[in-house]
Amino acid sequence: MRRSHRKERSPGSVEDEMESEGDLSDSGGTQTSSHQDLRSSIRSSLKNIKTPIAFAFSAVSSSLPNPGLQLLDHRVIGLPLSPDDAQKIISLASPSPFGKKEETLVDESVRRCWELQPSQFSLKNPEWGEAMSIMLDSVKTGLGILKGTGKISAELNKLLLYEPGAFFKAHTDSEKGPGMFATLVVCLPSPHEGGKLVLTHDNEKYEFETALSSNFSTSYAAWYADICHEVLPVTSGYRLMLTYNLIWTADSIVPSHNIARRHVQQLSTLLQQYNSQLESEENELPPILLHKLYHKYTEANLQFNLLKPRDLVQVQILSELSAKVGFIIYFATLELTVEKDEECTDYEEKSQQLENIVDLDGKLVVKDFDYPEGAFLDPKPQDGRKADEVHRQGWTGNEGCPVTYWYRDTVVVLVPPAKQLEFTFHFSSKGKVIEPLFSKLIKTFSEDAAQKPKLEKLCELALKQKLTWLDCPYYSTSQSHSDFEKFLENTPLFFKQAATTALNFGYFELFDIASKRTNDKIMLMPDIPQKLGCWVASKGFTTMKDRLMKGINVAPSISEKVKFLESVMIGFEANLQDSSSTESFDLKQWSDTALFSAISQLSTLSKADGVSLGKLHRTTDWCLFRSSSMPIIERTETVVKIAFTNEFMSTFQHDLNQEQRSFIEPIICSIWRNFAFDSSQSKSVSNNAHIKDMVKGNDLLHILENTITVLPPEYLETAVIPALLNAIPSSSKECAREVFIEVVRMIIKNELAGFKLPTAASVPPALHKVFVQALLVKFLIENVGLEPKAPKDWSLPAGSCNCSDCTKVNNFLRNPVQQSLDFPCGKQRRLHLHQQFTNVSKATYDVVTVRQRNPNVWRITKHRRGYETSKSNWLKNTETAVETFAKLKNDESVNGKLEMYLQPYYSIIMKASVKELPDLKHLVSTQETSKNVCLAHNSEISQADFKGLKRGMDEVDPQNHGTAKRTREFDGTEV
Ligand SMILES: O=C(O)CCC(=O)C(=O)O
Ligand SMILES: [Fe+2]
Repeated sequence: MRRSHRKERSPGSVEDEMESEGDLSDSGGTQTSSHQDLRSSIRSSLKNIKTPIAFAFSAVSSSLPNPGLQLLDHRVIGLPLSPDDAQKIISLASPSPFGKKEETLVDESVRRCWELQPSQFSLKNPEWGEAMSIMLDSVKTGLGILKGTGKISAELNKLLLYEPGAFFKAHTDSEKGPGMFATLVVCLPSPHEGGKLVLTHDNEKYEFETALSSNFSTSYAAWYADICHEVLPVTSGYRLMLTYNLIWTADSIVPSHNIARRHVQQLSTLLQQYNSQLESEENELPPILLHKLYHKYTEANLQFNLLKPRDLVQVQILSELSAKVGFIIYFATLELTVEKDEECTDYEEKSQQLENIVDLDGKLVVKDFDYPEGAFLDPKPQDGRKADEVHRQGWTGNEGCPVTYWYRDTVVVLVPPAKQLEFTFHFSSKGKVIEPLFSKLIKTFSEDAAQKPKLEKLCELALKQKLTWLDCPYYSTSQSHSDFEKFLENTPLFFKQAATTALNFGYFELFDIASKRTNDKIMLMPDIPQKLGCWVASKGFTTMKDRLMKGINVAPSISEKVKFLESVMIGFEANLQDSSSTESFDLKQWSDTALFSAISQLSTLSKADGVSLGKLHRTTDWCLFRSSSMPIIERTETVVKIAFTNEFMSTFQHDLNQEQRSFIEPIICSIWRNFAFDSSQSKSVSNNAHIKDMVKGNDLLHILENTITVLPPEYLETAVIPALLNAIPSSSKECAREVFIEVVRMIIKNELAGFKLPTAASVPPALHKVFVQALLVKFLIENVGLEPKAPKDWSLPAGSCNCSDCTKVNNFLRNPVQQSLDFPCGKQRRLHLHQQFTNVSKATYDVVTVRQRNPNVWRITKHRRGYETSKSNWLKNTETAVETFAKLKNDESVNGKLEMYLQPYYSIIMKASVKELPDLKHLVSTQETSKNVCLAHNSEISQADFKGLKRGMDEVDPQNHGTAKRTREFDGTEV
C-alpha cells in the first residue's frame, strides 16, 4: 500500500454545528487576520449554504381546497370558474391600476386586468387557512429562508381576473406596508391559455406557466420584492388570481434575495481571496481545500446526480461558484489511517490519502493522491468519531498490540486556479499526472492569450516529469521502426501533448528538452515536422536547422526520412509569404544534401531502403544523387542493390541515357559478383525481417530483365546463371521454401529473362537444367531431409550411479528388448532412483510411482516419442513436397517441361526421395562453366575488377564498342 506517513497540523478548533445558521457577522468580506481564519471562514461560509438560492419559487397542487370564493352580494363563485361567474366578477370589478412612484395609474397599455379589493369578496372555506400555511411553508423553503430564522405571514391583497387580451407589463411590486418582503400569487382553477408570469433577475429567467394546470388544479408562485416580472397576454379563457403580500414577522433582518445570495457572494469573495493569497505571497495556505459532505457515498454513487439533497445544494452552489472564480471541483474519498498501540498510548501514526478522485459526473480522475498538509477544512474525522474499520493485529511478541483505524469521508476537492498546474502533477510527485485535467488545461490556456505564461509552465512541468519509461537506462537509442512504435505506445499522452504544444507556441527550449529526452523520437510525431517547417518560414532556416537535422537522422528508414522532409516542406511552403524567395530554394537544396548524409550514417539498409533510395533520383539533383548514392549502395547487400536497381530502372523503361547507364552498370555487375538470395544482416535480426529481405521471385525477374537491358546477353550465361547456381547451397531453408519453387515455376513457364526458350520444343541448355535441379534439390534437403533413423533396439545409455538399485535399472536400460521395469521399493530408495533417473536431459523413458501396492512400485518405461514425432513430420513434409511438385507440373504451360528440366533426376525429385538425390555441391560445381567470370568475394565495386570484367565481355561481343568508353566515364566519378 502506498501511504505517505505524515503528521498533520489541525486546521484549528472550529466548533462545527455551533455556529448560528444565519449569522453573517464573523465572516464577511473583511480581511482575515491569518490563514487559519481564512480557512475557517471558508468553512463556515460553506456551512451556511443549505438551501437553494432562488429568487422565485412556484408549485402546483391538486390537493389544495377550493377557497370558497363569495362576492359581496353573497353569490358563491364555483371553481373551475364558469364564463357566467367570470362575468359576475367583472360586473363588480374595476380596472387594475398600477403604481408609478407616488401615483396610482390606470393605463391599458401597461396593465389590462380586472380586480376586486379584499372588501369586495370573502374566502369562506375554513380549510383555506390550513392550505395557506402549507403554501407558506413550501414558499419559505423555496426562497431559501433558513428554518428557525423567523416567521412569515400572508396578507390578502387582491382578486385579479384576466380575460382574453389581459396582461401586465414588466414591473416590480411596490412595497405595501412594513415587513413586506415578497409577493405570493395563487392561481385558482379556471381554464385559460397564455398569461405566463415571467420573472427575471441578473440575466436569469424564471417562468410560472399558470395555464398548464389551470383546468382543475391550484398553482402558486412567490418572489422576492425586488424581482422584475410581467404577465404575458391571456389568449383564451379566464385567469383568476388571488394575490398576497408576504410579511416578515420576526425581529431579524427582513429576508431578501440579496441576503440569501450573500452567503454565496461571501464564499466567492473568500475563495478569491484564498486564491490570490496563494498566487501573491509566501504563505502556508494549503494548495487545495477539502470539504466534507454530510453523507458518505460509495464509489458507485459518487456523482452529482446521486447526491442527497443537502449535499446537492452545496455542491450545486460550489460548482456554479467554481465556474465563476475558476476553481475546479472534484469528489473524493478521504481515507485517514491511524495506527496506535494499545499498550503504549503515546504512539500514534497517521497517514491520509484521497482515494478515487472523480469529476462531478463520477468519472475517475485519479486513483489515489497524497493530499497536502492542512487541506482539510473540517475537524479531523477521528475526533470523537467511531472508525469505519478497525484491525487488531493481536500480540506480536515484544512489538506490543498494534491497532489500525480507518476513517473514511466523502469530500469535495476544491482546486484553486493558482495551484491547478501543480495539482495536475500531484504537486510534482514524480511521474504522476492527472491526464484529463492536463488536457483540459492545455486546451483552456492555449485558447486564451492571457494564459500564455501558465501554458508555458504547464509544458515545462510536463516535459520535466520523471518518466519510468524514458528515464530507464535501457531506453532504446536504436532507431528501428518498431522502436518508434514502442515510443509512441509507452510515452504518456501528456508528454507528447506538451511537446507538441511547446513547439506550436514556439517554446523552443522546452521542445528541445522533449527532443533530448526522447532521443529525438519526438520529431517523428504527427504534426511536428510540418510545424518545424512553419517555423523555418517564420524564424528563418538557421534557427531551425539543428532540429531538422535531428529529425532526419532519427527517422529509422529512408522512406521515413523522406516523409519527414516532405512534411517540413509542406509546413514551410504554407507559411512562406513569398514563395519565390531564395529561402525556399535553399531549404530544398539543404534537405537533399542532409538526407544523403543521414542515409550514409545508417548502419544497414533494408530492401525497402533500397527501393526508397532508388526513387530519390526523381526528386533530387542528378549530380548529387549520383555522387551520394553510389558510396551508400556499394556497401549494401545484394538484396538491397537489387531493390535499388529495379526501382531506379523502373523509371526509364529500358531507355537510359549514357550517364544513367554508366551509373547503374557497375552496380549490376557487383550484384552478380556477390550474389546471394538471403541478406546476412536481416537473417540475424528476426525471422520476419529475414523473409522480407530476401531476393524474391519478382526481384529476380526484374533484375534479370534489367541486366539484359544494360549488359550484353552473354553476360547471363557467363556471369549471372553461374552466380545464381553458386548461391544455392548456402541459401537458407526459408529461402528455399519462399523463393525457389517460385523461381522454378517462372522458368518452366518461360517467364524468367535469361531462361526463356525460343520455342515450345526447345531443349533447355544444360546450365539451366542444373539450375532448376539444384533449386529443387536444395528445397528437398532443407524442407524434407533424410528419413529419421529408427533406434536399432530398445537399449539406452545407462546412468552413472553404481549402487545396487541403480545397477538393476542400468541393466534394464542397456537391455535391447525389455521396455518396462517395475521396482517395488520404499520411499528412501525411490527418492534416490528419482534423483538419478528423472530430469535427465534427452531421456527417452518415463518414470512414475505406482501406489496400489505396498511397498509402492517405482516404474520406468522406455519410449520412442522423439523418433515418432520426427518420423511423422518427415512423412508430412515428404507428402507436402510431392504435392508442391505435382502442382508445379500442372502449372507449366507446356506439359512435360518440368520433366525435361529435371532429367535424369525427375522421378527421384518428384517423389521427394532425398536419399537418392545427387549431391548438391557436386551438382553445382560440375556445371560451373564460366571460368572467365570473376566471383570474387570482395564486395567493393573496384575499378580494376570492373575493367577486367568489361574486357572479358568485350572479347565476347566485339561489336559493343560503347562499353569501354562508358567504363572510362564511370572511372571519372567519385566512386
Ligand atoms: O397575475 C399575476 O400573476 C401577477 C400579478 C402581479 O404581478 C401583481 O399583482 O403585481
Ligand atoms: Fe406584480
